[in-house]
Amino acid sequence: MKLNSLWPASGKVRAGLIIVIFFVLLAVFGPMITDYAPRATGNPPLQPPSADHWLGTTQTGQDVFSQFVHGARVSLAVGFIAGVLSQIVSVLVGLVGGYFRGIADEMLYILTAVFLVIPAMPLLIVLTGYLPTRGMISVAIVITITSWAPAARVLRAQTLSLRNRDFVEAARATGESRMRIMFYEVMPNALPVIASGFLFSTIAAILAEAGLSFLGLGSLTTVSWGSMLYFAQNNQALLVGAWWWFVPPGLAIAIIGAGLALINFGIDEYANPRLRTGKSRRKAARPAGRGSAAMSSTAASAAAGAEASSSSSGVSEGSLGGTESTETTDDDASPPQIRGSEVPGDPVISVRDLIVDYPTEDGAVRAVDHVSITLHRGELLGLAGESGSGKSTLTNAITRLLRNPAEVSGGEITYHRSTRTGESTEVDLLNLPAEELRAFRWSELAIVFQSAMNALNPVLRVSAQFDDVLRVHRPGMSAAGRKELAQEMLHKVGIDPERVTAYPHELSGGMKQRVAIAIALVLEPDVIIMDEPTTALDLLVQREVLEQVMQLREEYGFAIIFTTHDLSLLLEISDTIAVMQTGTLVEYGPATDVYSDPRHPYTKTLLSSLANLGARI
Ligand SMILES: Nc1ncnc2c1ncn2[C@@H]1O[C@H](COP(=O)(O)OP(=O)(O)OP(=O)(O)O)[C@@H](O)[C@H]1O
Repeated sequence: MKLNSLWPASGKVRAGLIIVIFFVLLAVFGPMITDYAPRATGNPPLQPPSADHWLGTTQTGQDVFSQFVHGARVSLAVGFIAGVLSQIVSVLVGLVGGYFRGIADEMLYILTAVFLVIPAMPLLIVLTGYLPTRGMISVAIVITITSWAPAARVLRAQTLSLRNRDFVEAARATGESRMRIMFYEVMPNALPVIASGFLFSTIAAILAEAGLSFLGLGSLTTVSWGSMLYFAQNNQALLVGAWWWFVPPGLAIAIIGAGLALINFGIDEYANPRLRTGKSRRKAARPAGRGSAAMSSTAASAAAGAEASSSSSGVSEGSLGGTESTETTDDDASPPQIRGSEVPGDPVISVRDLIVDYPTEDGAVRAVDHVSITLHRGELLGLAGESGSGKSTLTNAITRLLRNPAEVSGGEITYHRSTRTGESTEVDLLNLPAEELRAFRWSELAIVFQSAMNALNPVLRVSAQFDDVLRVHRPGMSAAGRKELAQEMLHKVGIDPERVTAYPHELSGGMKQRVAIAIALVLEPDVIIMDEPTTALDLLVQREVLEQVMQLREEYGFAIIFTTHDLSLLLEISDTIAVMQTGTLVEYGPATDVYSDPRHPYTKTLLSSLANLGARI
């Protein structure tokens, strides 16, 4: 059963595997079944295939079958070693350059470009000429030097696109080290590229070894398919009609190349869990737990998510966008309407006079302009404002996840840490050293990103995504303990704990968002930043998820900064509302006051446009 599920569904891949396995078995066991040593002479020369000599003999009476099977060992080994070495170099160069950027990337990119423009075969010939020995390993190393660059370039491009994906951002936020992010988060997503690079490097290496030997540059004392072709050519096997001498190695090189190319078709199927068939698909289709009613096939849920996202953002952005064009000039002149906070409880985060700029060629863009807010323990602070008003920049400053070239030009952000004795110590978040920041994020402040579809790593099971957080913050916890905690958290957010082994694509949009919330909650933080956590969900699922968040807030008592364009939603769920416009806080106060007595013209326009739309306020 297990073997069955491993066996690929695609006929092409099966054919490729059969070919490669056949040659590997031949290389391993072939030399054991032949009676002749590959270089032993003394048999009748130039004999065609017979019962004694299955593939005939050479001009000096050597057994061609024996040479063929011994040659298979050398050719396959050179191909495999060069394939592995070349991928190691490509992965290091491509991943490191693409992930770290900067000077390291520039240097590595120049190096890659140089190796890309030098023709491989002439370089191979020149380098081989300088080899002190021409053994298998030396030839494999030379082939590696000439073949790593194309795969490194592709990997760099892939890494550049992956490094900005939400799940990598989420991994950074959870405090994972750079090495772990590179090799555990980014690299598995680049596996199809790496595996395919390995297969093609192996083919290229087998061909290169044959080419070098054929030109007399390989090790002529070692029997390989290439050296067989070299001696056949030198002894004019074609002219004397000794086809059995050159056809087997020539054909074998072509067939093994085709076999490896065929396997390449199946790489995506194995590297990308979405494309896997069989057991995991059936599991995905099994109804389970709360929220399963909303579960549909991957494609359908992705389409629904996209639709929901476009329609919801369409309405709210449209309404906000409309107000922006008519009211901006007047609003700019209106003073901010900041009311005293009536939220009970101690402050947990205070932002004072925060200024964040993005330096650009045309001068700095002030994305957050002298903003001051206070979040209290257990409070839900709704942050609203049109697109580009600075909401994400403000929350990213609080989480210290500002992206280049953002600069904090002024102000302070304080986290009020409650000690065991019930007292509070102040932590200057903007100056928190990297190590302390890693410990602070997730255990004291967690984040639920805008779209869980992107915030969850698509190639890791749900359990592994919990592990990412727990390994960093609870290093002493056993694997069984981590799994148990993950299951408990899934249960808390209304998901069947059995789904801990599911991949993200096997969950509906709502379930993925619940998983993201469960991961945010796993260390019981004081604060959770939710950046439009329900935008991509349809209204029904959005409501279910929000109700769950509210219940959990009751249970755990964490405070939330909830960012959205949807002011009507904020009015319903928030204790306090902050409205931003072009980087400034234009209205701030208890949600009921903001609703019943909006003072800033911009908020008034927003509320009246909501009323015109018949929103539920
Ligand atoms: N990398 C950048 N370089 C220059 N300006 C930037 C950069 N990132 C953001 N900005 C500017 O900063 C301002 C605030 O952007 P921000 O993303 O914080 O807004 P937002 O309210 O979160 O928008 P949205 O709701 O669409 O996510 C905008 O004017 C934006 O153009």
